[in-house]
Amino acid sequence: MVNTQAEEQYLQKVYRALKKAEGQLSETLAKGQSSGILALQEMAGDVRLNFDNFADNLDTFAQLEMKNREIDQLNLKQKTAASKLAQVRRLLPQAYFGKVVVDYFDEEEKQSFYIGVNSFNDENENLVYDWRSPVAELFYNNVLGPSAYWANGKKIPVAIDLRRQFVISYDRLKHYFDTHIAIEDDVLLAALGNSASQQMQAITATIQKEQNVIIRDLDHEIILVNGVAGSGKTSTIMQRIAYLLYSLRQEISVDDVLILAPNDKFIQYLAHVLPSLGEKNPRNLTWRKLLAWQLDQPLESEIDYFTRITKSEVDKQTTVLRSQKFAEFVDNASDILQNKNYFQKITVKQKVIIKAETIAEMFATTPKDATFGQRIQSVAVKLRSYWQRRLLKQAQGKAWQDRVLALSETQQQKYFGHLLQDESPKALKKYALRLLQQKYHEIEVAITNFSWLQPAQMLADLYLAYTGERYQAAEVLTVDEATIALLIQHRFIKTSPLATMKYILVDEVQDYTPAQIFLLNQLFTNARFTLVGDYNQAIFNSQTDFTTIGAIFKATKREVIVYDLLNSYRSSGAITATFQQLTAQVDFTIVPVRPKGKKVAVKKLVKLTDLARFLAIEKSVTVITKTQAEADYLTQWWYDQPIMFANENTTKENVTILPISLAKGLEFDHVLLYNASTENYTTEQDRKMLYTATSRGMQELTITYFEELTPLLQFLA
Ligand SMILES: Nc1ncnc2c1ncn2[C@@H]1O[C@H](COP(=O)(O)OP(=O)(O)OP(=O)(O)O)[C@@H](O)[C@H]1O
Repeated sequence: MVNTQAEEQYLQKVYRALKKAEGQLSETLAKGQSSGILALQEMAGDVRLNFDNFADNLDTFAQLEMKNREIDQLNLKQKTAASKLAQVRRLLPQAYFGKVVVDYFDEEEKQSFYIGVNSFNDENENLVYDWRSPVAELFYNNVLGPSAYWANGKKIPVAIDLRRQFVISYDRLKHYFDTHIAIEDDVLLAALGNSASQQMQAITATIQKEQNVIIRDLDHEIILVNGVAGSGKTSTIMQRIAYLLYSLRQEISVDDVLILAPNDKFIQYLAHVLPSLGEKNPRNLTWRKLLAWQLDQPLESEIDYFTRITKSEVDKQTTVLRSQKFAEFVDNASDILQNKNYFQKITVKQKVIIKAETIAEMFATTPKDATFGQRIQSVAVKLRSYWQRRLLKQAQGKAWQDRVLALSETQQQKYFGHLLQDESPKALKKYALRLLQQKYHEIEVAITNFSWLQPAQMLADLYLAYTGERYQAAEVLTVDEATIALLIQHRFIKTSPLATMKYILVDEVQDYTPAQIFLLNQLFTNARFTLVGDYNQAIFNSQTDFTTIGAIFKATKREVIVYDLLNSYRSSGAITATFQQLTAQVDFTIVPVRPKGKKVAVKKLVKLTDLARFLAIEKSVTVITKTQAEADYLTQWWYDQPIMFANENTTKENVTILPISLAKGLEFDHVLLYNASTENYTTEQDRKMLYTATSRGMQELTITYFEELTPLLQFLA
């Protein structure tokens, strides 16, 4: 009781302080806005714009400058107030979720730290500590007794006397409990009990110990997380980004971080997490988009790529392009490329401006003992100065100088930004040069972009050298071709500007090919990686196992740490037990965190109308199919069906139909697996598909089949 009263009082104190701060900050903002408008009005009215003479000019500029500075300061004040107000508003619904009482082994009283999604100070007291602050680590470590944490590079030994969790709604303390009293984590279970939403939610209040280690790991360059379905891999990387942006705020900004996500739908799914934690979203790309952006070329569409990677067979050429061996071969192909001619002419409007032979001659004059990449860079320099010389020569000639003199006033403004002021031969030469530079701007761009090279030909030659077979280029560059094309570009033509990125976070890493992992390692030499995935979910024909992923990084002397996550948070115990049985490893146990829940239902369908009857009584269900074609067929069928819904609020929109490839990474309350029949699921790859599909379900899982249930799910029969 004493505890409860003290906690109630503390909450009231913090809540009052938050409300007060909200009021004050809102007022500051409103005032700031009106004084901002006032300052602008003054600037327009009071500052007399007098440009009559030199002295007046100076005076007017000085006044404008002063006003500008005032406005800048006001803006800064406004920005700070707005960001503080956002922090306060984030805390109002739940001021904090945790508390640790820490003994510093000194004479002083033990200290209590309340942990929330932000920090909050009232005058000189820290009422709430940010979940990312050093001391908050003690809360997540979830131990009582002797412990330690790191702050400012120093290890601080402490003892933890108490670890408390709270359920708070605004000024109401609904519930709290201490870890050493409750074995079960009520707060976690309550959080997990929530229904699936369209967007991923932050897990700040209930981050678990094994996840916290990954979130806060600043020591390792390459972090590889092998986590079972629903173990919080995606949640962990989102929390980790928020943690990095906070802890390393002096060293990195959001522009130094890149997330590589599996598909566009998934990017939408993540979009809300970081803003809800008060952080901006970093650049978020799919692998395909990264390639298209870096190569500045159109690539096969996302749908085409997914269609290709879900096929059961992979052609020989693609297999080579995806292999680590071929990527290594390309990386070391300097000598092969040296002996060939990859130059092409530079043209403008189909007129040849620089001949391929001219470029080849320049290449021939570069040092033979330099690498291919160095020689190409040297050609680029030569080309630029050759082009400058050519323009200069033309500018000296009468023809271009006459053109300058013939320009109308509007054209003079357009090309030079002012009218011709001097018509001396020297000035005319300068004007002519500027005119030429603008007229032939495309040439400069072509030189800078290395458009005088033929990387596609390099790819074809390297393939031939590696396999002894001719290369068959696809009509539109495929993702697999583009991966090698970017490797060639980065290695021999131009270093990617991405090389400056500091943190790369890759989700669903098991779906990357060895060549893609190889390129990731080459592209981001200065970056630290967090790669998360689950080999049991490697359902595509593009995939790499974790040992190979680790080895690719280790081969370049990068230190790799592997974390395993075995606790599964998403699905009910019954669903978790189902996908546990679908893992390839026998000695491997997935730990369900949620209670058992509803039994997994298995239903035989004779006709599709049986399915219609079942869907008509369900409030909301996500139907997962094996292929896109099956999903398309079923969607068409569903919308053509006359259905009598059991509940008048239910509509056809309550049923979502998705192929496994797109359901990946997402979660749904009730999953219905369509057509788990023997004819549909037999192979090892199919087993992974079943694992992936079933693990999307949170509360309910219904498995349907025609004729005979696949042997892979016989354990449910
Ligand atoms: N510590 C946690 N507290 C509360 N919820 C959690 C926690 N960890 C994970 N979850 C929840 O579990 C679900 C699965 O998390 P997440 O999608 O991050 O897992 P995953 O390992 O990426 O899954 P998968 O590989 O199966 O797609 C989400 O609903 C997430 O909010």
